[in-house]
Amino acid sequence: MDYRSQENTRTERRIVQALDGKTLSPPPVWMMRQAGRYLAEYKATRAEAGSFLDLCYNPELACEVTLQPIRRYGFDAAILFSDILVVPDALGQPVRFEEGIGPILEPIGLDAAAKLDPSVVTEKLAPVLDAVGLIRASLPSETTLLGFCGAPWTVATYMVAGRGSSDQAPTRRVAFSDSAGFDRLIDRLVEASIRYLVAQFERGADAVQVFDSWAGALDEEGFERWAVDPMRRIVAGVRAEIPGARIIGFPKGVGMFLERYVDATGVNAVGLDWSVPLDFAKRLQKTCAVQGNLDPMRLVAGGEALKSGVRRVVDALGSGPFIFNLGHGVTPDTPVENVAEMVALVRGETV
Ligand SMILES: Cc1c2[nH]c(c1CCC(=O)O)Cc1[nH]c(c(CCC(=O)O)c1C)Cc1[nH]c(c(CCC(=O)O)c1C)Cc1[nH]c(c(C)c1CCC(=O)O)C2
Repeated sequence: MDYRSQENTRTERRIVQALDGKTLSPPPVWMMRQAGRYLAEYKATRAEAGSFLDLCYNPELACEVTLQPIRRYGFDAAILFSDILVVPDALGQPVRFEEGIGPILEPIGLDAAAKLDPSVVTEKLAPVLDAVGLIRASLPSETTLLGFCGAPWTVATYMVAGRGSSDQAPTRRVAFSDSAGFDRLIDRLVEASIRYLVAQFERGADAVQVFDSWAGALDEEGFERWAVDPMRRIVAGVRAEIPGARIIGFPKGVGMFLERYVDATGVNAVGLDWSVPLDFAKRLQKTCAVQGNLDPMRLVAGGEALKSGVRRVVDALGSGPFIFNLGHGVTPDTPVENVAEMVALVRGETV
């Protein structure tokens, strides 16, 4: 296939069109964490792989679990199966995932963080990049392939605290006690993210999403310094290598700061959590596409809560550039039939 015909196939992908600012009816749809424990076939492959990281670093099995939700539901996008914490793992801060707890790392100090070498990530993450190539080769041509990484602030919260936290107090304390030292950690993660995302584009990703799941823990100044500015540098750095690279930002829980985020970073689309009022979301559509924002618990509950929730989001946002998604990841207790119903409702099909 020559470059031009490949370009034509790509631009037909519906999520790519939405990222380019087009209004589509019905809107394209995918779900964060769409490959995961709510699917029996995921649990089977996961058991075969061994640990969660063994699955992430096995290109064939990572490809298999990426495709599982596409086979079942025909989502408009597949998202690479991996985790945001493979980056610290690659940088030399080993990560393990403990059942019922989540990720565990040996907390890193800011002196050690300043010595991290971001140039090792693409080599260390070769199996993940191999998975990107395998997935692209196996996907239907109309399906968009999304790569991703964690935003520097969110990845730093796990590196500094050594595990998840609900308010990020340990990392906020460190960031405000030694802001210059914390900047150096963020700088290393900006560089690692640029290299890693560029490599994902080179292996066939159509677009990438940057997850800033804990951005809502920052105050206005902190948000500007450790969320907005790093993201602006990532967008510019990736586009310097991949001109026109399409990028989705997902700063969760930041409310009114979303406006500043989209203006300053130049993202093609912004992900919205379910707390974002839809009238406010419509205003953002003047600057970029929006993605979201059904409460995942409406999907768990099903019935009228699901129907009215989908209708409300599609009615409000469907008249501008829009990608239907949840406001955060799908949870393991989600009934599979509710996901089928959600997709049908978004597509205006009767169930
Ligand atoms: C903060 C964060 C992490 N990982 C991620 C984020 C940002 C998005 C968000 O806020 O949810 C991102 C992520 N994690 C995973 C993906 C795969 C792609 C997808 O389907 O969206 C993506 C995009 C797989 C995963 N990542 C994880 C699982 C579950 C592990 C398992 O199968 O045992 C999956 C499918 C583990 C994980 N990984 C992480 C935590 C806190 C946990 C434990 C919590 C949990 O178990 O759900 C870190």
